[in-house]
Amino acid sequence: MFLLREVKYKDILYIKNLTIKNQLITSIVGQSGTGKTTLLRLLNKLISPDTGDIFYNNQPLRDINSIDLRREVVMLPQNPSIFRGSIKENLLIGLKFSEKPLVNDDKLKEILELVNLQKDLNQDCEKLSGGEKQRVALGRVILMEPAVLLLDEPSSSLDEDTEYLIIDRLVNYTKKNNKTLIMVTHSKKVANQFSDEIIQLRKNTIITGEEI
Ligand SMILES: Nc1ncnc2c1ncn2[C@@H]1O[C@H](COP(=O)(O)OP(=O)(O)OP(=O)(O)O)[C@@H](O)[C@H]1O
Repeated sequence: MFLLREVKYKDILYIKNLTIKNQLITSIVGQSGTGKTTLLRLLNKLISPDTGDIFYNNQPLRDINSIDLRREVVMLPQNPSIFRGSIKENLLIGLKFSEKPLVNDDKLKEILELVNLQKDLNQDCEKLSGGEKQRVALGRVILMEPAVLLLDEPSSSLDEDTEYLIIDRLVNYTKKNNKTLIMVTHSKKVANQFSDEIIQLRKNTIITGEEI
């Protein structure tokens, strides 16, 4: 799916050789500042490497139109934007921006259930807690049904029980729908329990393996 060869980005990341496989759950772990977010941004073509190549399904990213790529590969940033308006509007906005067909309320309620948010679709987002907003934003990207989900600390504002519940549902959703999930997590426990592959970043080096 993704192949990185001799990728260098400033003095932040140097990746000699890395493969991220299709339809698996891959976690990216490492201390603060080791370049986890930078790696996601490279995969989403929000930034480009100074040297080296990144391939997506055997095609160099530099030859893929950014908009086309982001229809298939959707990134949820660490602090996603929540817009003024209802939960429903905030869920639908990703589909609107990417010019995909909108969905009915039943589908939206299904998504709220998936992210474990027991709220009315018409509720105003401004009054939601940080963790609730994070789940609305997660619902928004799942609704877009991308082939690849890039999630930057999707459960950082959640308590441990909710974190496990959400990640478990996300993993099931990913497997059931033959998607690929690549997520940054601060939790080695989450990474070990839920991932098929773990990418451990360290300053200036990269190690891949299944156990940390
Ligand atoms: N565009 C940029 N220009 C220069 N330095 C940058 C840029 N983007 C990030 N950095 C720096 O690169 C390093 C890696 O940042 P990054 O956000 O990728 O780390 P991270 O592993 O995701 O950290 P955290 O766990 O704290 O979120 C940091 O030292 C950051 O300050």
